[in-house]
Amino acid sequence: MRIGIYGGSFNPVHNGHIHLAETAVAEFGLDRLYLLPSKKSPHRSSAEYAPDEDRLEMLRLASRHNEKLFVSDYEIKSDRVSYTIYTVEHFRREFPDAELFLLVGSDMLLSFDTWYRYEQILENVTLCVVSREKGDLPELRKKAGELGKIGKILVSETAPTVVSSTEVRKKIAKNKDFTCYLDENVVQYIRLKGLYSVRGEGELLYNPDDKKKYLKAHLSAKRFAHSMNVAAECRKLAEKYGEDPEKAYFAGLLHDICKELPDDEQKALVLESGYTVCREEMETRSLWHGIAGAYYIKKEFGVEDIDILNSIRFHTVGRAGMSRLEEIVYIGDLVSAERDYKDVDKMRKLAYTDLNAAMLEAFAFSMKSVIKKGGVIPICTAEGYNFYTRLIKEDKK
Ligand SMILES: Nc1ncnc2c1ncn2[C@@H]1O[C@H](COP(=O)(O)OP(=O)(O)O)[C@@H](O)[C@H]1O
Repeated sequence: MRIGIYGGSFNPVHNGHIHLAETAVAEFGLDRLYLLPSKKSPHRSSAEYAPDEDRLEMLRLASRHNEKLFVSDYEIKSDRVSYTIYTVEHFRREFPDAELFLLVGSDMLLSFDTWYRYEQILENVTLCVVSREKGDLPELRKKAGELGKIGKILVSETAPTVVSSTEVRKKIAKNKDFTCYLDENVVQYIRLKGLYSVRGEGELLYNPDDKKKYLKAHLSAKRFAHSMNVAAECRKLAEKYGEDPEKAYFAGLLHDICKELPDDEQKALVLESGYTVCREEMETRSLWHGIAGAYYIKKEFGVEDIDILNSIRFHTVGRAGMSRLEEIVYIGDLVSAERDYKDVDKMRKLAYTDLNAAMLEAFAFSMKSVIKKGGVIPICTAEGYNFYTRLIKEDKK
């Protein structure tokens, strides 16, 4: 049996990926080809990196026409770093008698000898390469010649399908047509789930105008002004840090939507939400509104974007590995225009110069004020503090 292995971020899967897969199946006579999306790092925002389950689902949709293509969640479910050699070893165990083929695009062949334990990979597989760019074949043949001394390399002569996931995401971000690069069901899936901050035909996915009316009618003047300021601050931070500004505006606007609800109503929403809530959050009534707010906008306004929901859910307590949008709402809430606590100017400056340092400072500030009041620290807050402490230490190395 001839088994192919094809890994990538598939963020999202596009026609170039499927072209490579189908070319390899046909040209190299594969019986099965496994497509394996790699794990999302917790620090990447979902505007730039779709969640693991969504990338898996898009791959299933895009490969459904070809019965030789299979989608594997092996790398996503594994608790180890996704090194290709581990995946190859896994397939070797699964199919001890099969001949294994590892598929890569041209860019990957050219950097292949920098991969972790690449020689061992070549002992176990035949490396199959398909061109990505017009005119890259001579370079590929040369590299294949060099690596051919260690292992077996096959280079397809098929013309490339020139497209990259980065280009697709850029088109989506600029609200330009991206549908020609993807399977039609993948396009539909992206729209349905609001992935990569996709918008409707020239429309904002989440329109803030009717939400402003709602907030004005339901919040005190002071809270409404704060919400508007946080929204504006989040938009600015998003522009600075490459997040979708309108999405950040929307999340910032709604972060305190439940803050002025009576305690019993907030608590009822928290209990109904199904979110995992720690004991410390349950014990502290000022922490209920974030959880209640996320659930409320999902239930009442149909907001499905998990990143928006999480940025509201965690805007007071924070957590480890926050997405960029979560960080923006967390910090935006602390440095909005009307804030006037002692070190606010220092915090504002930090927010726009070093987001990780601002996050650490904010966690420390929040924990100190809880301790001063004799409160308890939610576990996710302590984890958040530790996370940014380690992140900054590692950055300095
Ligand atoms: N248009 C394409 N044609 C051929 N191979 C491709 C193409 N796009 C990506 N690949 C290959 O697919 C694998 C996974 O790439 P991935 O990182 O998911 O995509 P992208 O480079 O588009 O972001 C890599 O080996 C890459 O070289």
